[in-house]
Amino acid sequence: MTLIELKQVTKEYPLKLRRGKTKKKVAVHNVSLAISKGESVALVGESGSGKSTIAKLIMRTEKLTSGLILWKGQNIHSKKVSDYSFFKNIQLVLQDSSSSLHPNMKVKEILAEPIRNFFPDEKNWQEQCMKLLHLVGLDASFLEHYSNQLSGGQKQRLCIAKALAVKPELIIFDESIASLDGESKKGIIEVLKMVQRQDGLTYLFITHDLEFTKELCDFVAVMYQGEIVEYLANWEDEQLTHPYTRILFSTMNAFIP
Ligand SMILES: Nc1ncnc2c1ncn2[C@@H]1O[C@H](COP(=O)(O)OP(=O)(O)OP(=O)(O)O)[C@@H](O)[C@H]1O
Repeated sequence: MTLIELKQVTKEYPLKLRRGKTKKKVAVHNVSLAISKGESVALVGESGSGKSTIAKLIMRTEKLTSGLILWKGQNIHSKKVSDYSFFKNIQLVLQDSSSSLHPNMKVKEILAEPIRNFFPDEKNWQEQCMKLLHLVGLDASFLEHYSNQLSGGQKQRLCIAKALAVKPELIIFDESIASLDGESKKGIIEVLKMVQRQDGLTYLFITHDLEFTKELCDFVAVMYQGEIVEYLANWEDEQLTHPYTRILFSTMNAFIP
């Protein structure tokens, strides 16, 4: 079943020039992409190629210039899709986790918030918080910590736990795994794989890190100058057709076993 589908999506930003003139910056051009339930898709590409803009368009923080984004066939930019059902279905984990965590909230309050919002009948929310923390490799003692007492990597894991707390169908990770250190990254990859097997979750990873992409993703979409120039369903480098993809994959040694 197709969960989310981008159909000929284009995003232009107006750029102000001198003397009141404006110019259009095309951040994303004519992008089509379909992700089915249970898949893991990576969106890779050089800086400025339009990856985060795709995430913003899916998360409705930016408006489309043209095209359509469908969630199970329904236009997600339509006013008919409430914020509640939208965020119940799709969660975003950003690279800069500290900006999305309230510094004066305790970890248990941060995790309880989505549980209370989306599962108001849940009586054992404290137990749920502990389970989520455990899942992302943090022990129960962290429940009483304030978020500003956590390290960058711990905050990142807390943000992943917060997204998992909602039990969404799709999680978008915008450079949020690549920034973890080696051991944390391995641990989180295992957790995400396990949750995906259990709950049939779907992931979209926006990343520069092809090594972990290889570990976790079924498909790789390569962006270059606002367009998807390559869509790979396996890791055979003979299949690479676009010159940029060949450079990207060779410099990152993605095919070294
Ligand atoms: N609000 C904006 N106004 C004007 N241009 C923008 C705006 N946001 C993004 N852009 C431009 O759109 C293009 C795509 O940006 P985007 O952030 O999507 O790239 P990216 O692939 O995610 O890059 P990175 O990997 O560095 O995060 C860039 O050229 C960027 O400068």
